[in-house]
Amino acid sequence: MHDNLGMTMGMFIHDEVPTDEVERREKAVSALADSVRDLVDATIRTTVADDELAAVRAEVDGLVARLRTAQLPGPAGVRYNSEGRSWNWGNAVVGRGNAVAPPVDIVHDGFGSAYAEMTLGAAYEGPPGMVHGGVSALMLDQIMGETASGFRRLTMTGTLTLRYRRPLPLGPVRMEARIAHEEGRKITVEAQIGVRGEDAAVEATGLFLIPSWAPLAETEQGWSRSAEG
Ligand SMILES: CCCCCCCCCC(=O)SCCNC(=O)CCNC(=O)[C@H](O)C(C)(C)COP(=O)(O)OP(=O)(O)OC[C@H]1O[C@@H](n2cnc3c(N)ncnc32)[C@H](O)[C@@H]1OP(=O)(O)O
Repeated sequence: MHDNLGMTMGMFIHDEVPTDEVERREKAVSALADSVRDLVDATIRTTVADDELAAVRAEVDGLVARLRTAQLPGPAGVRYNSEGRSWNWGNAVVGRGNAVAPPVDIVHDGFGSAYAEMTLGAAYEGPPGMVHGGVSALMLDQIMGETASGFRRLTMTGTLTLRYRRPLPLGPVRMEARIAHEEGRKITVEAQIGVRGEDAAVEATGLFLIPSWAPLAETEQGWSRSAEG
């Protein structure tokens, strides 16, 4: 097996957990991540006294120690069961268990087209009161990658070109992506992110590649997922 293939396909882990159990666990993990996200926002914005900060820190350290008593050996990866349910709770954008992720719910309205609406708060600040340019790129890369892949094939970002047209204020945002062109292993996706109903703040064009070492055809059911919508 090609090294890259081993590494990448290795992230798709067959985990024969029944779907109802995945869903129960997902709810529990999401609820904790929501609270941790709230903790991040509260940490950024708190003005409590230093001794209170130290006391809160001690409690947080205690909670971390409890979670560390049972851990995966590495990152969460993408898991799937033979019922076709997949879950990627660690993903930086859509990961339900990742407090660093907003998280984003991407809606696939047919193959080759997707949109998402989410709120980017204080944790995503770049210029004062504005979304960090790298965060916009991160959000766009995810929706564009998912659009290129449609959960039917493995695609990787080859080149991502961004045009920052106007600052994007923190708060509710919308992004959209669609496949513009496809030729062989190359898929061109266009996307944008901005305040809903206003002109785009950032426009993106990306070239996504089905890697030479990946199967060209639709991947075996398991790590793939049917396009939603
Ligand atoms: C499944 C669930 C969906 C999940 C969505 C997740 C969204 C997140 C998306 C990501 O963040 S992916 C992570 C960031 N990207 C990477 O880590 C990719 C790292 N690069 C690679 O693995 C390889 O370089 C790559 C797969 C992109 C290309 O390797 P290949 O061996 O397939 O390319 P090859 O050398 O065969 O070149 C094929 C063609 O593509 C062109 N090409 C290769 N790399 C390119 C590139 N980077 N940009 C533009 N064009 C590129 C190359 O010139 C050539 O053009 P021609 O056919 O016209 O000669």
